[in-house]
Amino acid sequence: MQKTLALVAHDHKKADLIGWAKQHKAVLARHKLVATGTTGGLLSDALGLPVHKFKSGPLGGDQQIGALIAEGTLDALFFFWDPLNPAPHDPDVKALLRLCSVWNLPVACNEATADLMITSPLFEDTQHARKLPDYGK
Ligand SMILES: O=C(CO)COP(=O)(O)O
Repeated sequence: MQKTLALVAHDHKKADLIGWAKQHKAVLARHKLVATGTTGGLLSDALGLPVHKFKSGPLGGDQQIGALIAEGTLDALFFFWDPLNPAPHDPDVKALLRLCSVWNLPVACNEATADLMITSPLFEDTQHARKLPDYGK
């Protein structure tokens, strides 16, 4: 079953994400890819795959991806965020990561975790559905 996957990287992490995505292109190619603006442009160039581009992170792209999570239309997030440099939109970054926990969404924040997540037998197991929290609404 095709999933919708979001890929996002801060500037100092973009090269890592592109390298990682090239390594896992065969899996990524089976799914719908979305990304924040600059990351998405780099990814589609590097992979030769269609990537839906939202706004750049500082202009609201993280929030657009957060909206997908709240609406229940995102299946996983690969977010190589930068722990060493301040971002002007840090509240948006925190909000995006918070929603991953609110909605029990698989999120990989570094390459080691991204490797484990995308190679997990559960990743493309059609019998496996993540547990969706019930907030009674
Ligand atoms: O800032 C980002 C995520 O917080 C990423 O945005 P860009 O992909 O547009 O650089």
